[in-house]
Amino acid sequence: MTAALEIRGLEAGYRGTPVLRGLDLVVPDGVTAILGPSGCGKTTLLRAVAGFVTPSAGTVTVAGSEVVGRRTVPARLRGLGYVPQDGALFPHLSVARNVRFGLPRSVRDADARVAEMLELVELPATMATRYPHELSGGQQQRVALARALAPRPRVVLLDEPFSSLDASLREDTGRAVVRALRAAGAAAVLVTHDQGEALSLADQVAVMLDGAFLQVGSPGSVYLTPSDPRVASFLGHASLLDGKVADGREATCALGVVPLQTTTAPGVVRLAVRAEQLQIRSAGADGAPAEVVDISFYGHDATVRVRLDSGEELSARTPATSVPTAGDRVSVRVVGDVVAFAEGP
Ligand SMILES: Nc1ncnc2c1ncn2[C@@H]1O[C@H](COP(=O)(O)OP(=O)(O)OP(=O)(O)O)[C@@H](O)[C@H]1O
Repeated sequence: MTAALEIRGLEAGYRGTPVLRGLDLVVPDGVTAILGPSGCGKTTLLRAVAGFVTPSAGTVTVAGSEVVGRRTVPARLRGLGYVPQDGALFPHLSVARNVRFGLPRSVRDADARVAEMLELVELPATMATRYPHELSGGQQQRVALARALAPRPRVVLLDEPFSSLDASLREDTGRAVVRALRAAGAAAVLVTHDQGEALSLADQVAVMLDGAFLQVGSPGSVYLTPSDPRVASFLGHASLLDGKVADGREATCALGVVPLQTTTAPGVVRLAVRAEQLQIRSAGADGAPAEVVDISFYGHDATVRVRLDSGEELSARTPATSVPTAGDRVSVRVVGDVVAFAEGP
């Protein structure tokens, strides 16, 4: 089947400074999240695909038609929808006229299309006559999506569309946006630096660092089987520890002997231990002795940073009801298998 969007060997930069370093990505139907830290090149990628940045090499194909490569198709003819960070609605136009704005003149029943799009993004029809300043942030983002979907694009590009919304609104709006995309049959590329957003909303996650993809896969696979220590520490807030493998299924490290997720060649390794895999227990209990460095309390749980007697620091997630105090002596134990990365020779 033809992919909704295919990117091959894409390179782009600004005034001779490279940003995108030969990216390959196949976007099937559904939502693909581009997840990476600030400045890694996510927006540049979206802008290069959309046609607002000119790539220096590579190809971009939308639903089987090349839009970057032997020839460059103008942005408006690429069959893409674009939802910028702040929605960028026209403040002097009503909701209906904002949505209608993206429609070609050839569309006969524009009013019906506007009504259909508002329904799709789960906004009441009565909002059609309102102006952007009369809407909440979440409603504005839905209007921006309705505007992007109105011409029935094959792919919608969303650049951190929920970043200005508060936490509860972000989750609701994110789900509503994904429902609308699925109902419209549009594939989506969602740029975000929020791993929770990427993992919960996307079908495929592409982890980006320094203008390159480190791993592309399902949310479960990038989280549970990271291909690289940097993916593990960025995605799972995993702590990295030095270790040594003797028999292939176990490693020895400052936490003692830990079981490995996959058989690993004997030698020196980096071990990635996710925060939820570490149990903090009273001093003297089974586990490695450590001291609590600091605590971040989130209400539903807390992240406790501890320093092992080896000097290595780890982050553990603990239930909100059993949070230790900074300076406490504790015991740290690993639950479940640990991912090992072979160290270079
Ligand atoms: N117009 C520009 N001119 C020159 N350099 C730019 C321009 N836009 C972005 N850059 C640089 O390109 C790099 C990638 O920026 P980009 O905005 O693509 O990153 P990002 O991953 O989207 O970051 P964020 O999550 O903070 O939005 C950064 O080093 C940035 O400073």
